[in-house]
Amino acid sequence: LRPQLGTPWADGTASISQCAIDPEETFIYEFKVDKPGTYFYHGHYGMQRAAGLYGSLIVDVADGEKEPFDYDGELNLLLSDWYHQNVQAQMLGLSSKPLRWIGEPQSLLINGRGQYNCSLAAHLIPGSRTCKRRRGECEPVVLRVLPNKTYRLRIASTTSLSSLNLAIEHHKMMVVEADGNYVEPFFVFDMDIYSGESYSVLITTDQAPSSNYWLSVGVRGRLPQTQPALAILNYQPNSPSKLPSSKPPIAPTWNDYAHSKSFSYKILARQGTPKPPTNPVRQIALLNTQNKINGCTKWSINNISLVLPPTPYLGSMRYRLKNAFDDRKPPENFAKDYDVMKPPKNPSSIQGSNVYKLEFNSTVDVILQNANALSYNVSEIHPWHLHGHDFWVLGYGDGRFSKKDVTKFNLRNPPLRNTVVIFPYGWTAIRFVADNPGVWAFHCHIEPHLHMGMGVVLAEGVELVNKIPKETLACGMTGKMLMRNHLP
Ligand SMILES: O=C1O[C@H]([C@@H](O)CO)C(O)=C1O
Repeated sequence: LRPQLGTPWADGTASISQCAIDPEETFIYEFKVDKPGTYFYHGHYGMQRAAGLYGSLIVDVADGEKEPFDYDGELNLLLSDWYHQNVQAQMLGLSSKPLRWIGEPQSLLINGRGQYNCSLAAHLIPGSRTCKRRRGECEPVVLRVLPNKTYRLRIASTTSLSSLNLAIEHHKMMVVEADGNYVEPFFVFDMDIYSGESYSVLITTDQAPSSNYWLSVGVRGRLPQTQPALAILNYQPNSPSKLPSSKPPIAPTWNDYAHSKSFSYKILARQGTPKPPTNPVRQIALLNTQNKINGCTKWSINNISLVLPPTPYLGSMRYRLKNAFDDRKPPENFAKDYDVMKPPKNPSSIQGSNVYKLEFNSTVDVILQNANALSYNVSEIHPWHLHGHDFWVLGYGDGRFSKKDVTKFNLRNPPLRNTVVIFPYGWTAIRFVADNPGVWAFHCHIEPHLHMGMGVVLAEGVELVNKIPKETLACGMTGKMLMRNHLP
């Protein structure tokens, strides 16, 4: 339950757990991979993930151990989205007054590959009306399988913006893993995947062996303007270029949230998963709102929009440096009369460092409360990702969270995860134990939203952290501290 236990400086979050790695520098991440599962890694500075800095990280079970399910082979799908505009220009637009929103991505990608109708963009390519692309570049990813076998599909999403839905023509999927935790198996014909999440599903290749089949990934939660990404489930020995006889499966309507909720609600812990402690000592409610600061559009948590300091928290807190960040205690709650169904009455907000100090080893509940954005009748999906911990998902609800909703929490088999979604106008309740010494980001995994301030920082047991590698401290005030200590 404690990723990066004992190595909080190897978590990779610039300004939180370490200094950003400068151009041409090398930084070696050393940490213990103590839990088998489907994961991925990515840059956590600016919007480098959207620029393509990511990859899969699959942890196998230790020698002599067994997964609680059987399969004959495995396939790995890392899903992402792709913009033609470079991320510096995207970030500039997002920080501009007025906001220049990035819009929808031009493609969805499966293992870095996607489809794009280049002729649509011909007018954008100087001096050319033709579409220049290398042969094969836009071909669907081929997933080679044998008939009548069971395959484990590992699926993760590192999208910048898009929420996704995945389906395979004629093949039902048995969901068995979520974010590196085994779940009680259940069958679906399509599944939602939010940025930051990972799953394993088992499929059986029991369809007519003379055909190939489409796997399709489409957009959810935002009006789709991006064509689905396609892969081909290629039954051997058919040629991979033998096109499936029917059309690719179509994602459910983008705003069919009942469909998305029914999928999320089905995810429950597999028997034998650790259960949550019953008595939280603290409940923090985090209201997610879209706001304005000096004419710029931001996202705020309890009316504070996250900005990160030049000196990473892990170092400045461990060495008790003064004035390294604004350490005012952020609010634990939001106004009783705040109407989550309407745009904010007073949209103006402030910036801050949003550091929640947690008592070491204490059990904490967080209620993530969604609300209306700046425009009427708009509330978006936000997948929240917690570093340094798995948490139990205790429940979801529509509208504003009320005290009596606590009685409906699932304490029997809540799933353990590290990413969970808040649905439009809804709330999601999670519980975790603050038992991992370090400073941890907790944020919306939609990269432009994090860039616009949608996150908080959790600090626990920082005094217990020892031997922070100097390479993680060589910037800001900890950089100065290192120089003072080493100059004659
Ligand atoms: O953060 C966002 O900004 C835009 C829109 O709200 C303002 O243009 C959008 O769709 C977001 O998700």
